[in-house]
Amino acid sequence: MTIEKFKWKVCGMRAESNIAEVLQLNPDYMGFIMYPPSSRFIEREDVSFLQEKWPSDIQTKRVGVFVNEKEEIILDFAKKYHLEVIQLHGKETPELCQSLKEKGFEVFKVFGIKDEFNFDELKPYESFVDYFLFDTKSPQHGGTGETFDWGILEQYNSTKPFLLSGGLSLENIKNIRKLDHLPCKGIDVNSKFERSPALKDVTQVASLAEWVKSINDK
Ligand SMILES: O=C(O)c1ccccc1N[C@@H]1O[C@H](COP(=O)(O)O)[C@@H](O)[C@H]1O
Repeated sequence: MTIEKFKWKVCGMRAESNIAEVLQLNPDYMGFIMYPPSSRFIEREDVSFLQEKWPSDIQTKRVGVFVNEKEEIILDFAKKYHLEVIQLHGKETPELCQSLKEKGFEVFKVFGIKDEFNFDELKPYESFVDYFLFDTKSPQHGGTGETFDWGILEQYNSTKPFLLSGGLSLENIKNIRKLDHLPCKGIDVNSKFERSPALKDVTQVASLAEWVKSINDK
């Protein structure tokens, strides 16, 4: 029997040297914001690392984060930047998830949670996503550093694994054990691990890598 590893994703990367340093820590996923209004939007001049210099011996998968983007644009970015995973952070349809899945991408569909959430909304997506990802609902769609009340996840009524995000920090992830009875299979970190938008604090990310290792070694 294979025991599934608890996964971790570092999102909102941009600078080449910072990407290289974080990659040394072997996150399962690294995310790049492909949503122009975000302060972490990946600029064209920053992406050569993603294109030609991505180390061939690294397991980390490249995730493109999109918000209400047209499929043709997603496919264009995916091709250009060698994305393996598409994270859909807006009001995307199950049909778009299906189409991307059929093209061979891993798909993360994000749902924002504020005070309440109707988990029945997830049903039409279940067959076409690899993970649901729960984030804090916001007009910016993500990257706010704000947490939501994880107690709402007690109403989760699916067996599909999910990832948790929204203001995760070295402090609050300690409480994640409270979700052990749910199929929470990993975390996605972003602004609480930053020195400035898109620039990750490598010392903090290294502490996170240690924490994930401790979970997986148990
Ligand atoms: O990071 C952004 O700027 C961003 C913009 C638009 C959609 C998603 C974005 N990031 C994602 O937001 C969550 C949570 O981030 P945080 O920890 O609260 O800062 C994370 O999944 C990022 O992938």
